[in-house]
Amino acid sequence: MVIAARDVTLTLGDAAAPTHILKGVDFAVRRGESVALLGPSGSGKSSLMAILSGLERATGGEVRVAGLDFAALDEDELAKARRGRIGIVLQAFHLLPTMTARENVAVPMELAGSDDAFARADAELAAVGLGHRLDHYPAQLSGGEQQRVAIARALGPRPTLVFADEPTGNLDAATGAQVMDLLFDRQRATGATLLVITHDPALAERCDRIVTLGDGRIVSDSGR
Ligand SMILES: Nc1ncnc2c1ncn2[C@@H]1O[C@H](COP(=O)(O)OP(=O)(O)OP(=O)(O)O)[C@@H](O)[C@H]1O
Repeated sequence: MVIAARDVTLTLGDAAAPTHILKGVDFAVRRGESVALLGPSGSGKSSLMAILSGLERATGGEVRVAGLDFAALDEDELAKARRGRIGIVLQAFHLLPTMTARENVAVPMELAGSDDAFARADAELAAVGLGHRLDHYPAQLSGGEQQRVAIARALGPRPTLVFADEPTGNLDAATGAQVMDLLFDRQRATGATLLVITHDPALAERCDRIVTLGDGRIVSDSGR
């Protein structure tokens, strides 16, 4: 299993007024699987993704991702472990505005220790159909193009896992569908495992498995 989460809880706020956001989530994902995470607004999807991607710590339970026990790692070790193993694609793209497309893709690979990061960035951008936009800045790219750069950036270091939080949320339907075609293509080509938060049932249907959260718990799982 590339993700093995057991009885994961997340409680925020002070002891007098705690907010129970995740209430005991058991969740396992096989290597190479694509999983859609559905659920109403506020059900805990983004919180679960933050925990599984190592950006936030669970309050309780066990989280093992890509063979690592997150609870056993300190902040520095966790940050280092994430690099290269976990790629993230967000709704709002989050490219660095002062860097070109090539630099946005190359820099994370350099940080992950690659010595040919720029050549690899060019290949990644070509793979998402942006070989002719290498030196463009984010402001010079359309929303769909920016998200394709974000996909190249996330997949470039060949992560074991890719997390995508509403990756088509800022795109029109046709552009969103093209972006998802690319994300699935690149996921399959690289053998990555994909977890995608979405409100779009059509997108969810394209995944191997659909998991639905409700009020901090898994309420259905097509893989069970
Ligand atoms: N730092 C925080 N402090 C207190 N409550 C929080 C905090 N972060 C999130 N929450 C609450 O946790 C719940 C789950 O939030 P989360 O963002 O995980 O939901 P979601 O399912 O991703 O929602 P959406 O689809 O709207 O993005 C919400 O009720 C939210 O208000």
